[in-house]
Amino acid sequence: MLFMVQMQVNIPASIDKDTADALKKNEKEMSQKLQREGKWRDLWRVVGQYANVSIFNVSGNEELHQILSNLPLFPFMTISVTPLTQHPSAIAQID
Ligand SMILES: O=C(O)C[C@H]1C=CC(=O)O1
Repeated sequence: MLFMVQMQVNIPASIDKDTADALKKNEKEMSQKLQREGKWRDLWRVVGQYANVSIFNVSGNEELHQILSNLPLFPFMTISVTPLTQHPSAIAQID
């Protein structure tokens, strides 16, 4: 199943820089592992915001929740999830 996931990152100023840098490094590693596995299919920066729009290709709600809730930045993100299905006029093959 495909999901559009929007993540807004809000790391509080009270988190020290080294901790924030470690969280971002771990988040990057995990997101790149999931991208290589094909589960995190697209990752786009929202221009002008510490936010992204992503497309996940996972088995369903439970797997997506498991992935998102284990992200290192999860405690500091506001996340919205939109399930997707293929548009009847789309010519691209869904994967
Ligand atoms: O920077 C972000 O948008 C948050 C998060 C998503 C992937 C990643 O490496 O960090």
